[in-house]
Amino acid sequence: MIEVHELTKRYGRTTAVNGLTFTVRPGHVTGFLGPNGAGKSTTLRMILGLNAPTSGTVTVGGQVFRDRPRGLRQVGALLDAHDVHGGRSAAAHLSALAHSNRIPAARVARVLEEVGLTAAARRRIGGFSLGMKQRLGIATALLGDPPVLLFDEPLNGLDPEGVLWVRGLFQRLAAEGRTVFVSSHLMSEMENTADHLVVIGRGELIADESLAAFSARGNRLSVTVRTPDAERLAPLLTAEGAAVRHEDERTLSVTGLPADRIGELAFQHRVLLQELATQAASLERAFMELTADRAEFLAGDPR
Ligand SMILES: Nc1ncnc2c1ncn2[C@@H]1O[C@H](COP(=O)(O)OP(=O)(O)OP(=O)(O)O)[C@@H](O)[C@H]1O
Repeated sequence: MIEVHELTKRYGRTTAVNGLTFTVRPGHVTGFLGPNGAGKSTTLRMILGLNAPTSGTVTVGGQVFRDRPRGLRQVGALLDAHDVHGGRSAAAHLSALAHSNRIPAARVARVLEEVGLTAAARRRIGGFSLGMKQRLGIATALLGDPPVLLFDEPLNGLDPEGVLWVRGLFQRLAAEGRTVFVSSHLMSEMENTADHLVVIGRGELIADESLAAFSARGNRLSVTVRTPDAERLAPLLTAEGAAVRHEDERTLSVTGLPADRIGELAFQHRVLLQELATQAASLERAFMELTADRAEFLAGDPR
């Protein structure tokens, strides 16, 4: 478990993190979301003991990480995929880390295989693409087989196949009972990756809830409903408080009611549904709306 309590970090007059309190639990993939400059990297660095908080505390498994020996066995982290010695091979890089962390050498081949870099094990890291460096960073995080894993923007630079692979890997790690904490500034990236979200803006907590609860927030999600009985269904939905727009004679765009309630109503009134889909883009919208006034750097912002 990662426990962040009243955590604050100031750099001169900039408050990067402001009184953050949240808990990241094992057995879940928790997304750490916020616009650029929200304070995600600063928070991750404090969790790892790389930055000292101005005030507040952060513990991993009940202890301050800095005070623990054998770091990679307790917490595996990918903070910056470029932060590796380009002159070394992937295998040499991992072997050195295994040695200094007293991790069995056999883990090196194991994690290289896990991330699909076996064939590139002897190549210089300097020649790696960003996607390959991300894979190496993930291998590094996995090296000590730790119960807690932190990843800062791990999907950057990965191709679609790589993104799918990472999602599967994170879900498996969580299913094994580990704590998986993954940052991103894009809601769309977290949609199919995380099942719980911690959302911050300008260093402050905005939401700490399940992905489902987050997406149901604000009733602003729009649900597309296709039915040959649109004329009959529309007033039923309106009577429940929904706003209904007719896209065409068979398609309704519904806001203010979740898809499962729309399905129930249709079922009760024997209305045939041919499509019932929550618009993925509306999750992104919920995120934008929640974080809009807390975005550090907005497009066109004169600062
Ligand atoms: N070493 C530092 N010195 C001064 N200011 C800093 C330092 N590190 C971060 N900041 C400031 O703290 C704020 C939070 O930055 P941080 O990198 O933690 O945000 P982030 O959410 O990770 O953003 P991004 O998505 O862009 O990576 C920003 O205003 C940033 O400029």
